[in-house]
Amino acid sequence: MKIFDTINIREADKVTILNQGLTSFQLMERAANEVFLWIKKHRPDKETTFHVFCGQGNNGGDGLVVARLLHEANYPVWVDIVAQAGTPTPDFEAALQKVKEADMECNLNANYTYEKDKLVYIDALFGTGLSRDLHPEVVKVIERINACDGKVLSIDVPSGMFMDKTTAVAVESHVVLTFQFPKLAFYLPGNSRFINKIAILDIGLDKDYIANTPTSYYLSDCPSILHRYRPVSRFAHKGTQGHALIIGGSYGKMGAVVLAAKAALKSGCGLVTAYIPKCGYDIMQTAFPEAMALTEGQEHITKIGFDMQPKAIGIGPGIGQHEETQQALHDFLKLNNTPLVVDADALNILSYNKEWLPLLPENTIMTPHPKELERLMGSWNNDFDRLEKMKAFASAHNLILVAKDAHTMVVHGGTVHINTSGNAALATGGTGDTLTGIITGLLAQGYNAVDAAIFGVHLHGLTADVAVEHTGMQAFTASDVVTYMGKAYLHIEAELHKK
Ligand SMILES: NC(=O)C1=CN([C@@H]2O[C@H](COP(=O)(O)OP(=O)(O)OC[C@H]3O[C@@H](n4cnc5c(N)ncnc54)[C@H](OP(=O)(O)O)[C@@H]3O)[C@@H](O)[C@H]2O)[C@@H](O)CC1
Ligand SMILES: [K+]
Repeated sequence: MKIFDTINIREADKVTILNQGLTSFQLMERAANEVFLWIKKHRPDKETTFHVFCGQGNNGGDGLVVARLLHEANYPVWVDIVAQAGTPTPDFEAALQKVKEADMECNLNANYTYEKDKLVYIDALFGTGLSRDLHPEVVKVIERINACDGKVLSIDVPSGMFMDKTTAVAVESHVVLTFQFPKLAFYLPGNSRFINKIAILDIGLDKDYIANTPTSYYLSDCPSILHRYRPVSRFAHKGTQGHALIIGGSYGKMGAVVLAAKAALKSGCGLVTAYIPKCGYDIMQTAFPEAMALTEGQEHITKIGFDMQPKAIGIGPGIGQHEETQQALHDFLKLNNTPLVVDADALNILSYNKEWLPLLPENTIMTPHPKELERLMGSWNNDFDRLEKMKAFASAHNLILVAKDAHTMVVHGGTVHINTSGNAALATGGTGDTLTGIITGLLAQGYNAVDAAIFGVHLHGLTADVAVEHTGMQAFTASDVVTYMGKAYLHIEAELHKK
């Protein structure tokens, strides 16, 4: 799914108004009606009290239309228009006129009573038009909303959130009901406290404009990753499903390579070989009898050489940073042309030896967590700067960066794919190793590198989504990624058959 910036969203509005013969106020009413329908579906009882906070731009106009529709549907509604939140736009004025005609009063400044759990704040102060810091009076209103004990629904964006720069104060929203497109700012780590759930409402913007307008940002949700999925052929056998090689492990860190190897096999590849130091031989053969094991070095890897031809290689889990291992990595990179995934200490070794980066085959996939990312490409000033730096780094080295975070981002060339699957249960040791295994396993099956990264990240997150119902958040471990891979695939199959 495409993510558009504010300029493209405005353009989509204009094209829609022109092509569908609408007025801009009709489009506002259409958008607000979608919000109303969402609310009616989720709050069908008429005992909920809605307190709507409106600015005076078009976001405030949306708020007024929603307030009127709720009032007409016999919900108790209170409306506050905040004078310091924008200058009245014509569509805001039109919405206000209709509110008055419906005999609704605004800014009553009165106390209302409501039952526990029956208060919903609707946040319509600012939308995508916020362009400068908030007036202190608006900050006060936002603080009041954030301190309330009701649920908060934000129309289009949590008010106060900038679309293109760092946000200091904004509404902490329970659900953002956003129009047509997900917004980039929603998925940035620094904005996580303002966002809980996001519902994307289709307001019928021009389909051709959306399809034909390029963007650098995409959301990888379940429907949009399906075209990257390659179901297993009826004629598959272990020879056709690909052979993955996982290189890693050192004394005390064998679990990482066991997890990666298991995840690679569970991702669907036919064969997995683990290349490990001798101290890990018994561990690997016992913990994971399905894998073949090649050993070298006693407690860490000192040389990397093999006379097999894997379809893909994952290197790094548990490998450590011993000097001999560093040299082994360098010598291996000089000779290797096989599609590659680089993770963990192999990434750290590369960070200390950036002159080795040109040795990586084109479209090598790197899977850094935030600290590893910083070591690789240097620090960043804010989330937007981080995005630019990631795009520049991936382009400069012809790499695919999988920047792990709550919303993992897959960056290649100037394009960023933001993942939506997964949850906080994944914040536990070893899950990164399983991601390396999954992506390597997909590469071995013949997925191209971009698909392997995007689909692999999604599948990895999905294991946690399907598992937590059974494991709970706290008890989920990296082994559960492996255990629930089958359920995650079944979920994807079910989505595929829905189409
Ligand atoms: N296709 C869609 O998605 C549709 C979108 N729609 C809705 O339109 C919303 C965008 O509306 P919008 O452009 O009027 O901007 P909004 O966010 O209401 O801000 C209001 C104005 O305030 C001003 N201003 C800026 N910063 C300020 C500040 N700190 N303190 C004070 N004032 C400040 C600034 O005007 P300025 O003063 O700069 O001229 C700004 O324009 C969008 O989020 C969605 O809800 C639907 O109606 C239809 C379909
Ligand atoms: K808003």
